[in-house]
Amino acid sequence: MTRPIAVDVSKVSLTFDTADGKVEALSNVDLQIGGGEFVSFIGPSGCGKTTLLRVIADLQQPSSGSVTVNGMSAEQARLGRNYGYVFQAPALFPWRSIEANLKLPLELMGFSPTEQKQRAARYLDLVNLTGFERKFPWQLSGGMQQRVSIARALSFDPELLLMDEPFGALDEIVRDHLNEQLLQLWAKTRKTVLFVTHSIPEAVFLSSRIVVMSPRPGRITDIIDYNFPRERTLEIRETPEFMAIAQRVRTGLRAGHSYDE
Ligand SMILES: Nc1ncnc2c1ncn2[C@@H]1O[C@H](COP(=O)(O)OP(=O)(O)OP(=O)(O)O)[C@@H](O)[C@H]1O
Repeated sequence: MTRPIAVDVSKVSLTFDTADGKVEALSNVDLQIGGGEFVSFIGPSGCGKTTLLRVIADLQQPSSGSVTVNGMSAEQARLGRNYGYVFQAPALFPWRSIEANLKLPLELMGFSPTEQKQRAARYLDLVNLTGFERKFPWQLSGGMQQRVSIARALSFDPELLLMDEPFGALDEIVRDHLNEQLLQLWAKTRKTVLFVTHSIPEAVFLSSRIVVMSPRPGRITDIIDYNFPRERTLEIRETPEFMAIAQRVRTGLRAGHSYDE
């Protein structure tokens, strides 16, 4: 496969200096992600998944090692608006309408009012929320709010979509539905997606590759590459191929786990 490398993480380690001493969050992480891949990160709580995403997005400096994104430094990539970030909480401003929330990054980036309006309409349509422009966040369900924040992250057309447990706070039925919608979005937009989750089925369903991490200091213990069709439905979870990958993830997680908490 000759996909260009979108993200190249080379020998990244990160130690935080805290009042209680040093916390080694990442140890010698090496990872290459191809353009258009959907990569999930799974590992026990506190193993450094968020920290790794933040290092890739230039929100955190590694203690050693380097990151390049589309051939640029992470800082250049950030300044060039290569990242769209979606967090566990939708982080919408309650006093702004859905449309005004969506336009916020576009305003800050200096898009013209016409362009802001067009983009807001286009990306709301992409997440099936046309008609909700004038509503306020509290008038939408949690799943719908999260779709708004995905639309907002995509609205300036970043190369990379970084998602940190975006569906972790939602119930399973809504989560299933959003997983299907996210896959359709991925198929349509061809973005490179980096997705943090605690859920094995979610990781297996969504990804083209799964990165399994060990407890702190976060190291990569397994990388599982597989090739489900880009457009798939939840029924795929019943197939032997799906179950075999889920089992491999579970084994990887168990191998790195000490069960002392
Ligand atoms: N700014 C910081 N200062 C000090 N320690 C930090 C900081 N950010 C993270 N840590 C520590 O680094 C470790 C990794 O944290 P991180 O949030 O990356 O883990 P995670 O795998 O995303 O966890 P979770 O699954 O619970 O969200 C944790 O022990 C955390 O307490």
